[in-house]
Amino acid sequence: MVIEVNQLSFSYGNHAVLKNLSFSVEAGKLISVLGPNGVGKSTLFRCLLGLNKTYKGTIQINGADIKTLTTRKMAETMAYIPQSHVSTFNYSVVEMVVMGTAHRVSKFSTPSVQDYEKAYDALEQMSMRDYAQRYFNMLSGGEQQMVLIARALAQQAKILLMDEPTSNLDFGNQLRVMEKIKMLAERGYTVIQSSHNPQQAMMFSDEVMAMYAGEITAKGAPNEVVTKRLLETLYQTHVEILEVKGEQLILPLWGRRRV
Ligand SMILES: Nc1ncnc2c1ncn2[C@@H]1O[C@H](COP(=O)(O)OP(=O)(O)OP(=O)(O)O)[C@@H](O)[C@H]1O
Repeated sequence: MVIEVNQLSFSYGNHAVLKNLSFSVEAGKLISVLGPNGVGKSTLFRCLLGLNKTYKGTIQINGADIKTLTTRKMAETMAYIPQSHVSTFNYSVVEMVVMGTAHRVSKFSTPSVQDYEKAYDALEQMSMRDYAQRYFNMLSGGEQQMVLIARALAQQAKILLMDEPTSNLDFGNQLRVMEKIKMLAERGYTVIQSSHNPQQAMMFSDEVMAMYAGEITAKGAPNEVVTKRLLETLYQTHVEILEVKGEQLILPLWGRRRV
């Protein structure tokens, strides 16, 4: 197992958010974490990244307790991809991506030729090589998301934590970005993404982990976890799940369609 979480609890003051979570993640899998707003997905990610330090329980990455790992070792192991990023300076795409290698660059040196090679290679993997000299701030949301993933790849960590990677994207870009993310898992990256899109989670993930009321209510194969009952509990809305062309499709019911 790449990640082993045991009895993880975390509170903000006396607000208990994560309650005794235990789960493990295998290498090369794409896991989607589903759960309503405010359930604690980002809080869990912050614990995994070692940013929320006052948790109870243990988090092990590749067999090592993360509390024993240096910041540099953490950066070599795990990369975080935010939902979106506003760059204060007008960086080019390749400059943005080379920043992913920063933990390897000493304080007083500039990125090396090898760092740029890693950045170009990461852009290539995301089919964004041709955008290298463009300004990051002038790209569309979908293009920016591809660049942010490339930056994480340049970091050369094998575990990728993604915070709702498709939330700001149009329908087509959502699918294109998810296809790329799935490809990364097939190439051996371990990807954990939070998602508010159960349909997408069902279609692309190897596993789905559902959080509700601070706990893990289900974890496993998408078709087994994403049930009518689970969706109605998580999102307090009525749905039907239909089978079309061998795929499970979630049909939300509202108004007159709710019987
Ligand atoms: N820094 C903080 N201080 C106090 N409470 C916080 C802090 N950050 C988050 N919370 C609270 O912790 C709970 C979990 O928040 P979190 O952001 O982890 O949820 P989430 O599942 O990621 O939500 P969303 O799906 O809306 O992004 C919420 O009730 C939130 O208000």
